[in-house]
Amino acid sequence: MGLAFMKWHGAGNDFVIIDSRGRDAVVTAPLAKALGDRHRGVGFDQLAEIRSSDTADVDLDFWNNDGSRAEACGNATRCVARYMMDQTGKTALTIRTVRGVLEARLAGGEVSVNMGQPQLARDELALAGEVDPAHLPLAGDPMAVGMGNLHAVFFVDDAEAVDVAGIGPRIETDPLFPARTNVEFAEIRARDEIRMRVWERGTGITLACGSGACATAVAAAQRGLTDRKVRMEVDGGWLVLDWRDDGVWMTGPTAHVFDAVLPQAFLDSL
Ligand SMILES: N[C@@H](CCC[C@H](N)C(=O)O)C(=O)O
Repeated sequence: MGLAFMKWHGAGNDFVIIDSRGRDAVVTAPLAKALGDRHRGVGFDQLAEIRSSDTADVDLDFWNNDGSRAEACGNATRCVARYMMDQTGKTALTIRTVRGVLEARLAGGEVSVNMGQPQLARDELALAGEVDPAHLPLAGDPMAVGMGNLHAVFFVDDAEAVDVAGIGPRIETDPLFPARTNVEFAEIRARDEIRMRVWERGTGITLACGSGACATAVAAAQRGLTDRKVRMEVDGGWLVLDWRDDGVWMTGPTAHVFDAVLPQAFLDSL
C-alpha cells in the first residue's frame, strides 16, 4: 500500500508531486498540511497532483504547505512538464490548471511555460475596496498583479536588506487581500535584470516563485522600469521572463531529487 510520490525542485522552489493519472484524486487539505511539514512530514513549498485530462496532456492541482489551495504554481508546472517530457520523449505539451490550458516547451535543457496573460484590472483581482491595483494603498506603493493567483510587488532599492520574514506575513494577511496574497520584493538592476525575493502565501519564504517572478516582471514593465524580457535572480538561481503577445513565458531549470513511497501508517494517521 502507501502512496508513491516524487520530490522535484525548480530553482530551489521545492515540490512533492503525486501522479494520480488513471485514478481518483487522493490529495486532501489534511494530507497536504501533514506532508508539507518539514519535520513531521516530507516538506515542500507546494504539492502538485497530476490527474488524467480530456483537454490537455495532464490536469494539475496545487496545494501550499499550510494545506491551502493555490490557483497557479509556475515552477511546479515546469517540473511536471519535465517529468512528462522525460516519460514521453515529447518536447512540447499542454497542462491544464485552474487558469486554463498552459503550454510547456523544452529548450536547451530548461523548461519554458506560458503562464498566460497577467490580470491587471480591478475586477480581475481579489482586492478589498475600490483601489487602484497599479498603486495599492500601502506603504511602499506596491502593485497588484494576478497570474491566476494574486501577487503584491514592491520595488525596493536593496532586496537583500528587506526583512522578508517580518514584512511578508503582514502584507500576506492585510485586509486589502481577502484571500491573502503572495508578496515580492524587487530590485531593478538593469532594464533586463531584476533581483527578487519572495514571501509566498500559505508557505512563507521560498527560494523562488514562478508566478511571482512573472508578476514581478509584468509590474516592472508596466511601471516602465524594465523591458518585457528580463533575467531574474531569485534566492535559488535564475529565471527568464518574457512577456509576449500570447502570455508571460517563464524559463528555468528543473531537478528530479528522489522517488519514494509514503507509508500507509502515515496516511492512516491523518
Ligand atoms: N511557488 C509557486 C507559487 C505557489 C502558490 C502560491 N504560494 C499561492 O498561494 O498563490 C510558483 O512557482 O508559482
